Amino acid sequence: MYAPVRRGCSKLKLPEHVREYLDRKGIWELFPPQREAVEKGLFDDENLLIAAPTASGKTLLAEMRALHELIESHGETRVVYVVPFRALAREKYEELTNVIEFCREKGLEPTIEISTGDVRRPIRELRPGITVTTAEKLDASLRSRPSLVEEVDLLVLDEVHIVGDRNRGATYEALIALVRTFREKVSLLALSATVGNAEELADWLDATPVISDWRPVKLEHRIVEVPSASEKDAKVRKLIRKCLREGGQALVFLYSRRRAMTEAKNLSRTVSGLLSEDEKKELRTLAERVSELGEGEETEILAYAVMRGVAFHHAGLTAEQRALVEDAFREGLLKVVVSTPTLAAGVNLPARYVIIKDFGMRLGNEIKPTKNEFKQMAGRAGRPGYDDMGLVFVLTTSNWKELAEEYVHSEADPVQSRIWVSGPQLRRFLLGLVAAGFCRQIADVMRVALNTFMSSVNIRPEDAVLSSLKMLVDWGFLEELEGELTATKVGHAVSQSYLTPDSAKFLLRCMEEVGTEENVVLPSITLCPDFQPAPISSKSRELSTLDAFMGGSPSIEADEVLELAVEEFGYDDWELERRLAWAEALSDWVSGSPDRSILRKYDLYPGDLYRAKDDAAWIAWGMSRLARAAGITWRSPLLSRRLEYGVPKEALELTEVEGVGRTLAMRLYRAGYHSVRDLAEATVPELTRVRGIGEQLARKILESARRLTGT
Ligand SMILES: Nc1ncnc2c1ncn2[C@@H]1O[C@H](COP(=O)(O)OP(=O)(O)OP(=O)(O)O)[C@@H](O)[C@H]1O
Repeated sequence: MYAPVRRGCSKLKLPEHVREYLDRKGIWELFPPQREAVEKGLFDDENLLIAAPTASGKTLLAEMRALHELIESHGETRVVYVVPFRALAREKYEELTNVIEFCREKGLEPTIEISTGDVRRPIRELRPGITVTTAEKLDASLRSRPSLVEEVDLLVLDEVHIVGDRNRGATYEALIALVRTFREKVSLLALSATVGNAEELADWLDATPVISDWRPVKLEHRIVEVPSASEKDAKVRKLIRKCLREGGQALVFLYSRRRAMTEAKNLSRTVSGLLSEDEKKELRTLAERVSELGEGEETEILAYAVMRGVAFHHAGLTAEQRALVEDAFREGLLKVVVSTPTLAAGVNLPARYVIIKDFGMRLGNEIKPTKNEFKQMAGRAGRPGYDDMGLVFVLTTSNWKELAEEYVHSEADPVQSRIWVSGPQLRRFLLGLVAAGFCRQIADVMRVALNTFMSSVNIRPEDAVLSSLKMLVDWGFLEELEGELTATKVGHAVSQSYLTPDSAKFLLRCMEEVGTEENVVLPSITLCPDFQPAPISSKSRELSTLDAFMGGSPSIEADEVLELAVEEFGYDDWELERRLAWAEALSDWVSGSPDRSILRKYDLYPGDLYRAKDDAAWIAWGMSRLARAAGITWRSPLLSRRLEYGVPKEALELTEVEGVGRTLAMRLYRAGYHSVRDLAEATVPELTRVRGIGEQLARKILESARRLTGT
C-alpha cells in the first residue's frame, strides 16, 4: 500500500511501511536527491546509482530500499551492503540495525551481521536480512564459497567511486564485475560522491543515474594567503577560536601523521581555555579511556590533547581509539580533530569549519591535495542539523593560490578504472575466477572481464587478461589446454589464501630455496608485497639491518631471502631497510616484548603495529597452506597464532583462556603458570598476586581454565 509523504512532496508516493519508518525517525520531507531516486524507481526494483555530496541522504535511501525489499519478501531478501573501508562498516551496521528492528517489530525475522577483517574466516552464508561487509572480505569469501554469489539479492555498493582508488579500486571493481556476471537477478544500489563521470559509472552498472550537487548545508570556500609557516599556525589558532566561540567544531587537515599529532598538542592549549568545567570533567574521563586503549608516547599525547578538547586521528591509532575519537566528536565533546586525509575518505564526520592547512605540498611526484582529496576534505564542512553553513578555509602561499581557486570552482575528477594497471590484484582476480570454479574457459574469463568498468569505457581487456593468464600458467598456478583452464593444487591454495599470486610466487621460492623456519619466514613475510609496511624507524639499531633482525647473528638464510626479494621486486635500499625493520619488530612481538618497548624502539604507532601483526599472521597462515600444497615441510606451525597473540611458543597455550591477552599471558608465564592446567589448579588468591588481576578476573580465568581442562 502506498501513501503520500507529508509536506513538500505531496505528489510523491511512498510504500506505507517506508513512510512509517521515516515517521519514526522524525523525517517528514525527503531531500531533493532522495525525491529524485524515488521518482526514478527506488521502490520498483530499478538499479540506481546515486551520486551526491556528503550528508545528502544516500544512506537513508539504502535503508529505505532494504526495508522495502525485506518487507515485500516477508523478511527473506538477502541484502549485502559493501563498504570500501573497515572503519565505515561499524557506522553503517548501526544505522541499518534500525531497519532490521523495524522488520522484527512487524513479525518478520531477518538478521543483521557485520563481517569485516580477517580473510582467514570467510563468510559462510548470507542469511535473510543484511550483511555489512568489505569488498575484500566478500571477494575472499567467494573463493571458498562460490555459491555465496547466488545468495545476493540486493547489492548496495557504498562509496563506489573508490573503484578509482589506486590501492583499493581494483578489488572493488573486480568484485562488482564478478557478482554481476554470475548473479543476473541481483539488484544494485550504488552510492557515490559527486564525481566527474557519474553517468559512465551508471552505464557500467546498468543503473539509472541520480546525479545531484544538492547539499543540506551550504558550503563556502575562503582561500587565505599566508606568507609563512609560522603565520599559518597563528591563523589556524585564530580560526579555531572564532569557530568555537560561535559554538562550532573544526576539522584541520594536514599531510603528516607526526605533524597532526604536534598540531593537536599545540591547539589543545588554545582550546582548553574555551571549555566549560563540565566539559573538562567529561574530557578527563574520555582521556582515561584513550590511555587504556593503547600504549606508547602517541597514546600519551592523544590523551593529553583529548583532555583539552582536541584529538588527532589517523591510521596509526588503534581501531578502538579512532572509534572513541569519532564518537566524542559527533557528540560535540571534542571540539577539534586534526587529521590526515584518510578521515575525509573513510569516516562521516562533518564539522562547521574545515581548515586545509597544507595546500600545495609536494609529496613524491604529486602536489597535494589532489583535486578529489580536496573535494573530500572540503565536503566535510557543515554539520546538518547544527550548522547553517559549512566553511572551508584553504591556507596557502601565493604560488598555489591559483590552483586552489581552480579546485574550488571545478568539477570533481572522473573516476578511472585501476584494474588493468594493478597487475597483482588483476592476477588474484583471474586466478580466483578459475580456482573457485566460476570460469573454465578463457572465453568465460573474458565474459567477466567485459563486465568491468574498464571495458565499459571502451578499453579492451583482452591483452591484459591473456598476458596475466599466461603469467599464472608460467608460475605454475594454472594449467591451460586448448583454451580450457584449470587451477593446480598450489594455484588453489594461492587463491584460497587470498595472497596475490605475485606474493605467493615469492613466498614459495623463499620456502623452497631457503626454508620454513621462523628466521626465514618472518623476513619473507615482510618482504612480500602483500605486506604493506607502515612508517617505521630503524635508527635505533647499531648492527647492520640484516644482523639486527637476526638478533645479532648474521644468517645466510636471511641474506638469501633478501636477494630473492631484490630479484623479484627490485626494492631499493630504503624499501629493504624498512621491510627488514618490520621483520625485526615482529620478531620482538612474537618473543613477547612489551608493546611499549616495541613502539618506542621502532618509533611506531600502536595502530600500525597491530595492523602489521594481523597482516603478518594472515600471510604466515597463507604460507603454511602454500607449503602443504607444494609438499614443503612447514617448520613454523605456531607462528601464525603467535603473530596474532604476540607471545612466544611457551606462553601460547595461556591465551586460550578467556580474559588472558598478550600482556597477561606473559605475566602469568613469568609467575610460573606455563599451561592451562597450571591455571586450572590455581586459587583466586594466588592469581590475584599477578599484576593486573583482580578478584573478578581471577574467577573468570579459573572458570575458563577449568572448563578447558574439564576439571
Ligand atoms: N530527508 C531527510 N530529512 C532529514 N534528515 C535526513 C533526511 N535524509 C537523511 N537525513 C539525515 O541526514 C544525515 C545524513 O544522511 P546520510 O547519512 O543518509 O547521508 P549520506 O549521503 O549517506 O552521507 P555520506 O556520503 O557521508 O555517507 C543523517 O543523520 C540522516 O538521518
